[in-house]
Amino acid sequence: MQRIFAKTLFKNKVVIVTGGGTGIGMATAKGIVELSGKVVIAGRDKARIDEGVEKIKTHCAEGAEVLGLQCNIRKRGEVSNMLTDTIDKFGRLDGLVNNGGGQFWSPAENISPGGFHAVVDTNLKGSWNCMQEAYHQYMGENGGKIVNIVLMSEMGLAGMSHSAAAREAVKNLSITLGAEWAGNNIQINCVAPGIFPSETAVAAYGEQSKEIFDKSAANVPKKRLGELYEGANLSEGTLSLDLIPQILFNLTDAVQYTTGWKETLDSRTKLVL
Ligand SMILES: CCCCCCCCC/C=C/C(=O)SCCNC(=O)CCNC(=O)[C@H](O)C(C)(C)COP(=O)(O)OP(=O)(O)OC[C@H]1O[C@@H](n2cnc3c(N)ncnc32)[C@H](O)[C@@H]1OP(=O)(O)O
Ligand SMILES: NC(=O)C1=CN([C@@H]2O[C@H](COP(=O)(O)OP(=O)(O)OC[C@H]3O[C@@H](n4cnc5c(N)ncnc54)[C@H](OP(=O)(O)O)[C@@H]3O)[C@@H](O)[C@H]2O)C=CC1
Repeated sequence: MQRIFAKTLFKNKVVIVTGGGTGIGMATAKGIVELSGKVVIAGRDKARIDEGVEKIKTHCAEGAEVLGLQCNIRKRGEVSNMLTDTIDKFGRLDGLVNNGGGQFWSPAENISPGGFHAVVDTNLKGSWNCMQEAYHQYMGENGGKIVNIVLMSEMGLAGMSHSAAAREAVKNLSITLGAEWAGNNIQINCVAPGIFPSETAVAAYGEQSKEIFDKSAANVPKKRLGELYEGANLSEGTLSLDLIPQILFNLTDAVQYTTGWKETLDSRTKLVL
């Protein structure tokens, strides 16, 4: 697939992609490596991560530098080790993609206390853990780019009350930390990928999958869902997963300045400082 970016876009850049062993994270990691970046993929299941490392190495040009780490983003100690191991190995950290996360589908009334806690802990606290550790261990001194993968849930998301609440909190956290850390040259953006029937996403919803993904296709103007293949034909309106890496290193500034964040950032940064 002919990518639309220069092959050396991420030369000498190091990016952590949580949940990078599968689905959207894997596609993002491949995009970064194909554009000459070094990538760290992390997840709870080490065997799946090791498999992911091999997939990325096989897929990309030889010499791809990929590090696979076991990390449950809900556990602060494991997140701290993920950052330490990354910096020990590569000596820097340019980007963090908080892709690791997810949820189960359930009517709100049926969600147990443990279920609500697990989903919020994963998506909100997990993203927080990774951002704060990245700040403390590298980005606070050196700057960096953070992309948080969220849901299109600003109008709520029936069946996903726990995850929608957590993701909206992540969006708000991204704005606050974007203002507080602007002075450290850290840019934070969120990407809501729309619906991608990735293998693991489909598996996550079991027999409900067909209904969930078919129904959501009906709500999409193009009447079809995004596909997780190597890049995408932008003219067909499918999200190219290239956008996530690109936002990491280029569009971010444009997004902030076009959305008037500049003024907000300045005013809030002054306030915070
Ligand atoms: C109209 C169209 C619009 C279209 C709109 C379509 C929206 C789709 C878009 C989004 C798609 C995606 O995100 S795709 C991403 C798919 N991938 C994932 O979700 C993977 C990550 N998710 C997970 O690992 C799990 O879901 C999660 C619960 C978050 C964490 O897993 P854990 O192993 O930590 O959880 P466990 O220890 O097993 O359980 C913790 C608690 O959660 C409860 N729990 C776990 N799974 C449960 C389940 N399926 N149903 C009920 N409860 C569950 C358990 O009972 C426990 O509660 P107690 O018993 O009370 O203790
Ligand atoms: N597919 C879709 O339609 C959409 C997906 N998203 C979001 O995009 C992200 C990727 O989803 P997708 O690729 O589709 O599905 P996947 O299930 O493949 O991705 C989830 C990834 O996150 C990892 N993960 C889950 N919980 C943790 C944890 N506690 N610590 C570390 N890693 C964790 C999983 O690895 P492991 O189990 O090994 O930990 C897995 O690799 C998710 O956050 C998802 O919610 C958002 C909107 C739509």
